[in-house]
Amino acid sequence: MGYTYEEYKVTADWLLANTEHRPLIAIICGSGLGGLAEILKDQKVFSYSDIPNFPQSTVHGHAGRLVFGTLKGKSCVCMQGRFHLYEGYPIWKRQTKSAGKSANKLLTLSRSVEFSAEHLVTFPIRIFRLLGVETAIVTNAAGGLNENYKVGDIMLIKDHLNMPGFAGNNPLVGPNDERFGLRFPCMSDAYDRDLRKLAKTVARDLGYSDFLKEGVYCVLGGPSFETIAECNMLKRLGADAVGMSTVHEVIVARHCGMRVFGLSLITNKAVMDYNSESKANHEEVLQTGRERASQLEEMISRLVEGIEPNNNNVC
Ligand SMILES: O=P(O)(O)O[C@H]1O[C@H](CO)[C@@H](O)[C@H]1O
Ligand SMILES: Nc1nc2[nH]cnc2c(=O)[nH]1
Repeated sequence: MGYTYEEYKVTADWLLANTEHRPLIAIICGSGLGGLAEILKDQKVFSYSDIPNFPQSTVHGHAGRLVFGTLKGKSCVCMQGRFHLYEGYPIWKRQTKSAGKSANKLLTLSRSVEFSAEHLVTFPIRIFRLLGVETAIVTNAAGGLNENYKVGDIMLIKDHLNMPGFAGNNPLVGPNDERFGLRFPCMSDAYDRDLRKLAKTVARDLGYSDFLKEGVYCVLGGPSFETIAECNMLKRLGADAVGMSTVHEVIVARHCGMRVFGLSLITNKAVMDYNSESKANHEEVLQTGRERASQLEEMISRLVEGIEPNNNNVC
């Protein structure tokens, strides 16, 4: 990773000095799902552009605000806008001497979008860890590959396929800082089984079982949507849904000992058939998010209500 522990601390300490909230749960909102942040009470809101070193959101449907507040009495922080590889943010970067030495220099650079390549896709996750966050709830909009999935289904993520990772693009590339986590973190338990079980109970109680699924999320680099051949290949490889985010955040969150719960809103059906007239598009993605917003808000609220403190187990 490109930043030193001390540089991450500059941002975390700035946030701790500017809010009284001490969140234990972080919620990352996917495309068009930023409304989730609105359910937090006693809000303290920061625009990303006002937070030292924070990357800037560039994608429609990602507002670029960090919202602190309480949900069902629990202190939370919510990212209204995440960062994607295709925005030009690196997933890892070589640690240069200057990056390692001068937090002040970084602070200056971060004020300009020209230096966006200085930021990492997963930068906020380690900030959350330094704020004391124990559990990450990661949401995304995804294309459904599984033929049983319908638009509007909510898929609990039980596992992932890290396609950029196969080519060496893993957010943990570079020197490992043991203060964050192990050199070789385990990923076979990335998506917490107890939280998935809780989510299934919550969904059943809310009457959502008809549109609740559980499956494997596959990340690609984007920004182009998949070809028909790519969709068919991903399905054969065992993916149920495809998107351009989440996995890097999950890897970094697990590395630093957070418990992770992930869900995908199936916003569109991946095009698998050469006779189909369907075309994936971002407007449909955002529209499906708007249509499922209230159910997602209800589900996340109940889930947060049921979350017990983390025992910080990493293998
Ligand atoms: O993964 P999130 O941020 O929800 O967004 C998804 O939706 C966008 C495409 O419409 C891509 O950014 C894809 O990753
Ligand atoms: N890669 C990818 N990302 C998405 N995000 C929402 N839908 C899709 C999709 O079909 N493909």
